[in-house]
Amino acid sequence: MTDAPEISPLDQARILSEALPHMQEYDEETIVIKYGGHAMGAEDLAKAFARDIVLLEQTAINPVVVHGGGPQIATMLKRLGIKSEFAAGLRITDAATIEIVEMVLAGSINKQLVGYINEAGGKAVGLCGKDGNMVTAAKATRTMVDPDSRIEEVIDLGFVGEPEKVDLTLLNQLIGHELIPVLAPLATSVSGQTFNVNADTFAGAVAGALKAKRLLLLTDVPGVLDKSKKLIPELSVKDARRLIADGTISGGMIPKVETCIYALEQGVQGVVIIDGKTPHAVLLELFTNQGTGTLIHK
Ligand SMILES: Nc1ncnc2c1ncn2[C@@H]1O[C@H](COP(=O)(O)OP(=O)(O)O)[C@@H](O)[C@H]1O
Ligand SMILES: CC(=O)N[C@@H](CCC(=O)OP(=O)(O)O)C(=O)O
Repeated sequence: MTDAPEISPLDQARILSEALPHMQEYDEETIVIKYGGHAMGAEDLAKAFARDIVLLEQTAINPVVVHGGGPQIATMLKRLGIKSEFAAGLRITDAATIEIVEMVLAGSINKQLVGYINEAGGKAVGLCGKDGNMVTAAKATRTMVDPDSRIEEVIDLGFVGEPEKVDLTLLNQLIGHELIPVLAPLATSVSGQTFNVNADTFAGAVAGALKAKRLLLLTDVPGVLDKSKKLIPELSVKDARRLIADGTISGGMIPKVETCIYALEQGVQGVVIIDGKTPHAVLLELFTNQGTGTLIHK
C-alpha cells in the first residue's frame, strides 16, 4: 500500500463534510459486504478493510460482512495433499474437503477477520450459516455441455450447497446493537449435512433476506471486464447474462454476477462489484461521488 499524500486539516474537514449526504443516505441501513479470499491477501489491506467496517458501524450504518477464502482453502488442501477441482466456478467438495473448508472458513479466516475488526474498536461476532440455523441449503447441481459430444452432463459437486432458506433470528439480535456479524459461507441441510457454499452466493442470499440497501462484492479485479480487459462500469441484468453465455464472464466471476442478479430480484437496492485491493474500497464506494467497479442494475 502506498502512503497517501499529506492533506491539510481544512481539506480533511471538507472531505468529512462531503461525506455527510452519503452517511445520511445509509443511516440505519443494512449493507452486506462480501470480502473475497483474494482481496484479503495482504494484512495491511485487510486491516484497512476492518477499519472501514468499524467506521460504517460508527456512522449508524449496519454492516454485515460475509467472507470467502478460496485461495486459503486451496493452500491448506495442497499442504495436506488433497486434490481440488472446480466446475462452473464452484469447488467440487468431497468428504475430506468439506472438513478442511469448514476448518479454514469458520476457523482461521473468520477469527482473523473478527480479530482485525475488534482491534479497530468494533465488536465483531464471527459466525457461519450453521449458527442459529441461519442458512439452510440444498445440494447444488450444475450441468455442463461436453465440448466434443455437445451432450449435457450433470456434474456432482459433492457437498456444495445452494441456500434455500435464511432464518434472520440470530442476525436480528446483532444488527442495530453495535455488533458486527462476520459470516463464513457454510450452511446445513435439513438433515444436518454441512455444505460448502460459494461466498458470493451466500452473501446474495443473506443480503436478499435482509433486504439490504447495498450489496458490495470485493474481489481482486476492478469489476467485470470486457474481452479486451477493460472495466465495464455499468451492466444490465440482460447484458450480464449475455456475457456469461458468450464466455466473457467465466470462473469465479460467474457466481458473483449471478449473485448480483439474484440480490436485485430479491429487492436489494444496489449491487456493485469492486476491487478489494484498492485501499478503503468500501469508503470510496459508499462515501464519495466517485463510483468504482461495476454497478449491476435491472
Ligand atoms: N469478465 C471478467 N471480469 C473480471 N474477472 C473475471 C471475468 N471472467 C472471469 N474472471 C475471473 O474472476 C475472478 C474473480 O473471482 P474469484 O477468483 O472467485 O474472486 P474472489 O476470491 O474475490 O471471490 C477474477 O480474478 C478473474 O480471474
Ligand atoms: C462451493 C465453493 O466454491 N465454495 C468456496 C467457498 C469460499 C469462497 O467462495 O471464497 P472466495 O470468495 O474467496 O472465492 C470454496 O470452496 O472456495
